[in-house]
Amino acid sequence: MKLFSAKQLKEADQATEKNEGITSIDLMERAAGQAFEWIDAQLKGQQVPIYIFCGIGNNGGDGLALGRLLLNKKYDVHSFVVNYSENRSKCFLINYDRYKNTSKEWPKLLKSVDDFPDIPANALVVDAIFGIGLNRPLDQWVKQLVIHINQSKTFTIAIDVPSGMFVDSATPDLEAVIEASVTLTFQAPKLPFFLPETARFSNSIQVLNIGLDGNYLAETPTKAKLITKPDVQKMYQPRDKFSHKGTFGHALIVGGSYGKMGAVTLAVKACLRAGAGKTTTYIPESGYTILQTAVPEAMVIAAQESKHLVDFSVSNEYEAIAIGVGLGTDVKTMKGFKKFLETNKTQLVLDADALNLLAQDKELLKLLPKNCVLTPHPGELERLVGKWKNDFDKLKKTVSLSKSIDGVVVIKGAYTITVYHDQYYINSTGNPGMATAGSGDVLTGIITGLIVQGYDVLTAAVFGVYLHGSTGDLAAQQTGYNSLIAGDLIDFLGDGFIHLFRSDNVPQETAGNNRKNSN
Ligand SMILES: NC(=O)C1=CN([C@@H]2O[C@H](COP(=O)(O)OP(=O)(O)OC[C@H]3O[C@@H](n4cnc5c(N)ncnc54)[C@H](O)[C@@H]3O)[C@@H](O)[C@H]2O)[C@@H](O)CC1
Ligand SMILES: Nc1ncnc2c1ncn2[C@@H]1O[C@H](COP(=O)(O)OP(=O)(O)O)[C@@H](O)[C@H]1O
Ligand SMILES: [K+]
Repeated sequence: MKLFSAKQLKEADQATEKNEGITSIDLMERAAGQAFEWIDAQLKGQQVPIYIFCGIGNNGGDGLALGRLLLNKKYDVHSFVVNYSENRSKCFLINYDRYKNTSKEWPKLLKSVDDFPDIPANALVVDAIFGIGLNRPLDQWVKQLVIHINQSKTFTIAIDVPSGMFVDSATPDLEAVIEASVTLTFQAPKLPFFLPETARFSNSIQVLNIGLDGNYLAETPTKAKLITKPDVQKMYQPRDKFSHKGTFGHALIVGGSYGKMGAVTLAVKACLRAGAGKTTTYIPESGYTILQTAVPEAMVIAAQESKHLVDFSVSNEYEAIAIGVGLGTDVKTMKGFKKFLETNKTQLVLDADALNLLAQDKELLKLLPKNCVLTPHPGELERLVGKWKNDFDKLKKTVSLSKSIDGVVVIKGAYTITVYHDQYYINSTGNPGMATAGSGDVLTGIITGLIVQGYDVLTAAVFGVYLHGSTGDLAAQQTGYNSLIAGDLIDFLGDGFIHLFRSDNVPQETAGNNRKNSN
């Protein structure tokens, strides 16, 4: 699903108006109508005081139109105009008049802190102060209103975007953003709904389809995409009846050190379960018995060194090499790693200590072959690209890294983002149960297993991240979040594949994670 910028959404509005021969007021009525239907379906006529805070732009216009529709259905509506400017939009003014013609109780004008209403504890608050047009920090008193609404702790529905959140750049003041219980967003979710600093404000997201111009939406490329089931179904490569193990490639997992052989065990099992034809591990000698016992399906090459890998001379018979899990950062390991990169021509997936070694000597990045995959968690990413000012700056720095190595960078975490050059692929699956040691090793194995089967590296990363998360969601149904361990992700990976083509949704443990769309 494409995540459009504010500018693109405005262009989509215009294309819709032009091609359907309608005006922006008609489109606003459509948007408000969708929001009304959603709210009405939840309330089913239940009488709670509904407090609607409207700005003076088109988001405020939506709020007034919604208020009118709720009044017509005999709801108990109290509307407020947050009068931060006299520069009211045309559609706001039309809806202001329509509202006044509907109700004897006109919207109350708010101009300062003194005007703020007390919000009853049982109220439903609708936030229609700012939408995608917000482009500068809020006035002090408007910020105080946002804080007042947040402190009321009432159930709050944000229209399009929680007010105070910027859509295409970093939100400058994280104290001046509405903490929505639900965000009714028009046509497509917005990028900051998925970024660590701002995701908590939009909370549960409902995408309302307001029928923006189909051609514009289909033909306009976006920087960011939310990866959902229909996207990955297209990526899956079915197996030929006469295929054999040679068809699905040979992966090498390089890593492990004394006390950390488990990381290689997890990665190689995941690689096999992802469908690699053959797997070999290259580990320090002390891991030989461990690996042969724990994963009989894998071949093992034991290095001479007992505790740490020092010599990385491996043959070139593999379709991909994953390197780094459990590797350690011993000085001798660093020397061997550098020598390996100087001669290696095989496709690489670099994780964990391989990333830490790259961060210790950034010159090594120049030795990486084109199209490698780096899978840092935020700590590893920071060591590679330096501190970032905010989430948008982090993405910018990651884009630079991806371009400089001409490869893929997977920023792991909730809503893992796979970055390839200027493109962001945001994952929609996964849960906090996956915040457990070893789950990253499993991801490395999955991505490597997909690459050796013939998936291109970007597809392997995006598809692998989705599968890893959806498998985690399936596993959590049995284990709950607390008890999920990395090995469960391997055990459930088969279900992850099977569920790709099932229509049933995987329920999540908490509503906060339950992001749906109605497209
Ligand atoms: N045809 C359309 O244009 C549609 C617009 N829709 C609604 O329109 C919204 C966008 O409306 P607008 O572009 O009018 O913008 P907003 O209503 O989000 O913001 C109002 C205006 O305030 C000004 N502004 C920005 N930051 C400010 C600040 N900190 N203090 C004071 N003023 C500030 C801007 O000039 C902006 O145009 C969408 O989010 C959506 O809710 C929907 O009704 C769908 C159709
Ligand atoms: N809250 C969360 N929601 C979704 N996925 C998560 C969450 N926490 C962790 N994960 C996933 O679990 C994996 C953790 O990787 P990593 O931190 O490298 O663990 P390890 O090094 O122990 O293997 C990543 O793929 C990450 O996206
Ligand atoms: K809003």
